[in-house]
Amino acid sequence: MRVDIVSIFPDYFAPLDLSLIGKARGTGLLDLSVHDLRTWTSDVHRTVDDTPYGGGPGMVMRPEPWAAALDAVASPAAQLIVPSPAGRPFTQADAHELAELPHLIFACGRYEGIDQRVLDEAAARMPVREVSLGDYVLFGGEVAVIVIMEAVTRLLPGVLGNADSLTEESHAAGLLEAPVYTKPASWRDRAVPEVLRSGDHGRIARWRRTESLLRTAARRPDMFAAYPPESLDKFDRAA
Ligand SMILES: Nc1ncccc1[N+](=O)[O-]
Repeated sequence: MRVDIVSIFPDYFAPLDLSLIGKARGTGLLDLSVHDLRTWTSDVHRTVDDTPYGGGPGMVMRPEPWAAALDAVASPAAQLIVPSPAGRPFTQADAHELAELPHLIFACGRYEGIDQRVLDEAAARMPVREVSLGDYVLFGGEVAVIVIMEAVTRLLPGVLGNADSLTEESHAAGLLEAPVYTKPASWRDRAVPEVLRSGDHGRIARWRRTESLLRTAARRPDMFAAYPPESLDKFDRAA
């Protein structure tokens, strides 16, 4: 997978040199390039923003540098991802979709955002997705891109040593993950649930599913409501 990130703060992406993403870059699973938007400015002050038409606070990112940057990094297979508080909620399903794509371009907006014409013009030649990570406002898109890059890269074949962990995790099956335990069996007078030490894999699987359902019902009624009803007939605490 090829990824191009365009930002006025390219140094924000140093974390993408670390850990499993850094390893994916080293092994060629991920071809990641980070670009400074100011590369595509032409004035001596390397200006990327200006005052908003219609007035209002803050500054808006000018179209010309963005258009030149997108022209420079685009490819016929590219899709443009723009993190924004005004975007559609980003979900695990989106992460799976993006992980299948050959080329992602991330545009990191700052200030009050990017001139809308940049997204409209880009949409005439490639798919454009404005995505939101949550109902809060960050300084810009950079941190959101790091989050999305983690969510997507870990799904790439060969990045996670144990691909099995992708099936059990929260949101994989539309439920939250069951609680996890490790040694010691008793710690500060708190014992690990006996079923998990029973060796009875059927009971363990049922216990985990029940805990997932209970946890989802308690913490994410929205997810629980969307969970296929036919799956609930197995809802049984007879673990
Ligand atoms: N919430 C956000 N705030 C600023 C930029 C991007 C954002 N997001 O969620 O992708």
